[in-house]
Amino acid sequence: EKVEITKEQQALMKVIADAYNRHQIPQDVAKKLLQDQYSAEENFLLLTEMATSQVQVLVEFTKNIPGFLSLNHEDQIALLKGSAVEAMFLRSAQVFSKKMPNGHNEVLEDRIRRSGISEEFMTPMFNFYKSIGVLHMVQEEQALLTAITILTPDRPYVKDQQAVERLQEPMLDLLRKLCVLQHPQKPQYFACLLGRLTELRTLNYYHAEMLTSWRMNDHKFTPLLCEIWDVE
Ligand SMILES: CC(C)c1onc(-c2c(Cl)cccc2Cl)c1COc1ccc(-c2ccc3[nH]c(C(=O)O)cc3c2)cc1
Repeated sequence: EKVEITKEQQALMKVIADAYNRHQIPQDVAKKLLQDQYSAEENFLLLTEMATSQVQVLVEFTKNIPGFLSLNHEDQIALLKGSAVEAMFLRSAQVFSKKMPNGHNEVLEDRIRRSGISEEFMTPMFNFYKSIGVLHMVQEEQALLTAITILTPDRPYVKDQQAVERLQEPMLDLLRKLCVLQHPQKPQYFACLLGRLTELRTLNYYHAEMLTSWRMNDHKFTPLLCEIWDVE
């Protein structure tokens, strides 16, 4: 049947896409990826700075999601803590697959590979990056998918799951329509995107292990990361 995006869905899309484009990590922080120190220690510190900057950006983006600030305050925190790693995988995946200035293509991959992460976590992580890259998502899809990830009702400690579902559902409906309109030749595209969200959840477990092994090697995180990841 003919898929139509309603006026209010267009308004929702604009709010989410503008917030996503407005809140990016500062270019001077992003450019640090291109500087040439490559020791494991320096890479870890740089990735820590990127993650801290990314969390700040994520909080600002989340505050722009219609209805988020009217949720119960503890639930707002539970949603941010529960989705931070997944949202950062989604965001860093956009950079991962983006063609960087020549000679810098695998810069993020190289730094992640040389930052004290053990081999067993590299495979699932880079498989995810590749599986996102091949989708060639447009900005609006990336923005909606990030908002949908943040508005996942069954995160730990969320009390009013229905209230979160009521915010997530319109986003899912809008993304479904967008996929049909943007990728008419790929009827399974929407299902594919939702499949990535499932793959993202498994990465949470690998990430928790990564944090533990970093801490065992006495790596330090910033106060913001300690708060969002409940470490130290
Ligand atoms: C604390 C650090 C070591 C860390 O722990 N886990 C992860 C970690 C890891 Cl590796 C993988 C996935 C998720 C996490 Cl959360 C990280 C590093 O996290 C990030 C690394 C890079 C970026 C990032 C995001 C957006 C960007 N834009 C640009 C740009 O050039 O515009 C560069 C860039 C980098 C975000 C998080």
